[in-house]
Amino acid sequence: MSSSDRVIIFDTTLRDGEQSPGASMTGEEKLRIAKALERLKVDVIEAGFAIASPGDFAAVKAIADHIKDSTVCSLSRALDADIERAAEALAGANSGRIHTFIATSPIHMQHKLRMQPDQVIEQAVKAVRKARSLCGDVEFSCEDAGRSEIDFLCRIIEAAIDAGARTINIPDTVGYAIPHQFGETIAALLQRIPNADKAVFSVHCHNDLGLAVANSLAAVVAGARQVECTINGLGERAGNASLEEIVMAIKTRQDLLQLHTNIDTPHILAASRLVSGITGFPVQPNKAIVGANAFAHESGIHQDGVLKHRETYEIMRAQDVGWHTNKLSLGKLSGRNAFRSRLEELGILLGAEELNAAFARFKDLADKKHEIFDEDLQALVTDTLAEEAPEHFKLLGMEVSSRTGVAPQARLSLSIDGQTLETSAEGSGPVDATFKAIERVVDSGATLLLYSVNAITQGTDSQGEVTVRLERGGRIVNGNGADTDILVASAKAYVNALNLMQVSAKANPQVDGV
Ligand SMILES: CC(=O)SCCNC(=O)CCNC(=O)[C@H](O)C(C)(C)COP(=O)(O)OP(=O)(O)OC[C@H]1O[C@@H](n2cnc3c(N)ncnc32)[C@H](O)[C@@H]1OP(=O)(O)O
Ligand SMILES: CC(C)C(=O)C(=O)O
Repeated sequence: MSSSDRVIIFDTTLRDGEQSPGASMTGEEKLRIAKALERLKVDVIEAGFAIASPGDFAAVKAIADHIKDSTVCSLSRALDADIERAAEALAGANSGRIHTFIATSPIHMQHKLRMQPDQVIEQAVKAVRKARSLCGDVEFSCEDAGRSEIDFLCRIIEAAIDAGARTINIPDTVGYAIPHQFGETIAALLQRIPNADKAVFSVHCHNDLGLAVANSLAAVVAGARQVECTINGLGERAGNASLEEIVMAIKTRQDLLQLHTNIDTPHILAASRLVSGITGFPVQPNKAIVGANAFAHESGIHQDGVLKHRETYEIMRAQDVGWHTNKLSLGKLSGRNAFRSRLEELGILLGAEELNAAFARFKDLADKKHEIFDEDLQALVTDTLAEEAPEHFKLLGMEVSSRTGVAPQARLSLSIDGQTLETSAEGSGPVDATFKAIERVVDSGATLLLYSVNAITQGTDSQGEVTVRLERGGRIVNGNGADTDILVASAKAYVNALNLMQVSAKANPQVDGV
């Protein structure tokens, strides 16, 4: 593809993104984000508005001094003082750009600037010339272009290009445009302005009607070749067009648009998380590309489709934007195929009847619980198997001594396949001593993953219910035991887990070869 098919990505997270109420960043945080943007291969980083404050000046300067692979830009009004401050901050940049702007809509010129249209053109030309005298790369923006008159836009843009602007930005400052109309405006400007070919046309869309990305894409289709956008769509009021959505739309619909960007898309998620962490603006779960649910499938019919052929319900690969993988979330809307597939990933292979029984339990549980985790599945299957668990190991009796300053000791009497055995051990606590005593004769090779105690009735004479989760060779079982003596409940739970491990091993020998 030729360079005319490339869309320049101009990121303004550090300038317009910071205009999100509550999203202000320190200089050090801005530099960290700038480095993430450079890694993402963003073409232009708008680092701030140098004249806004000493802190913003320092941030633009630090970014200009450190970033080598992206162009670093500072915003400035169409005023000499702003432009000089921007140039000063950008002095150390490998590649710097001054971005100067003035409003062009009747409402802004009359009520905000209190200037006549001809005065605005004059000031724009003066500003662009001034900027060009200090920097080879100058961008000019017609603020509120979305509500400006097209004849006036043509006049001011032609004059700005003649004065030396090499990028002309058409902002929809208040998010007023509608895609087809905005695309027609861009096409008309490109066609009517005689020197349009001397500049790259850019757009900068706000999201007040939720149309920032759609308007940006319509502009690109009409011939714009720079898009101004922000990570996570941050920005003044409802935000700006989101970088990740623009980039992935261009990449995913390359078949239709025949365009590309330079963005290294697998770094997108990391950049999104960094910006969210620094600004404290969480990413909504259903946000395209970077939301937690962007590659998660909840319903059985979709999960079945994705398992059979991923592209039935996915237009992008999760890995292409930085996710480790896509996700099939198990819940009440899941079907048997997704359930079986997840069990198989956990190394649990069930026959048809066992699968049906476990699936029925799963649906019951899913009615009560939003998301079912792997541990829930392990426990469900264990429950299914528990109904048929013969007692290889049985607790016959036990005695535990515990005295201050002396290591606790447990003595147990166990039956193993009908044979009675005595065992004892010391431990760091009475429960530890109990489990060590059992292992001294059983030697299961299992690892204890979880030990939890719950009171199932009230008061000091309550029944304690203990859960012991053991793992061996990828197989996980949950053993349960109840007693008014918590140590007896613990020993029963451990012995129960060992029995379940035996049943589970017989049902699925391929997991650990037992
Ligand atoms: C569409 C956008 O997002 S534009 C970027 C918006 N971002 C910001 O404003 C953040 C940084 N801003 C600031 O720190 C301050 O507003 C400053 C330093 C730029 C200016 O502060 P102040 O000098 O105190 O002016 P204040 O903000 O109150 O008013 C803006 C002035 O700039 C003028 N102005 C606005 N845009 C422009 C422009 N593009 N070119 C020249 N003058 C402009 C206004 O008419 C107003 O002038 P007035 O004081 O003569 O009435
Ligand atoms: C300064 C310009 C580009 C802007 O931020 C806007 O118009 O929204």
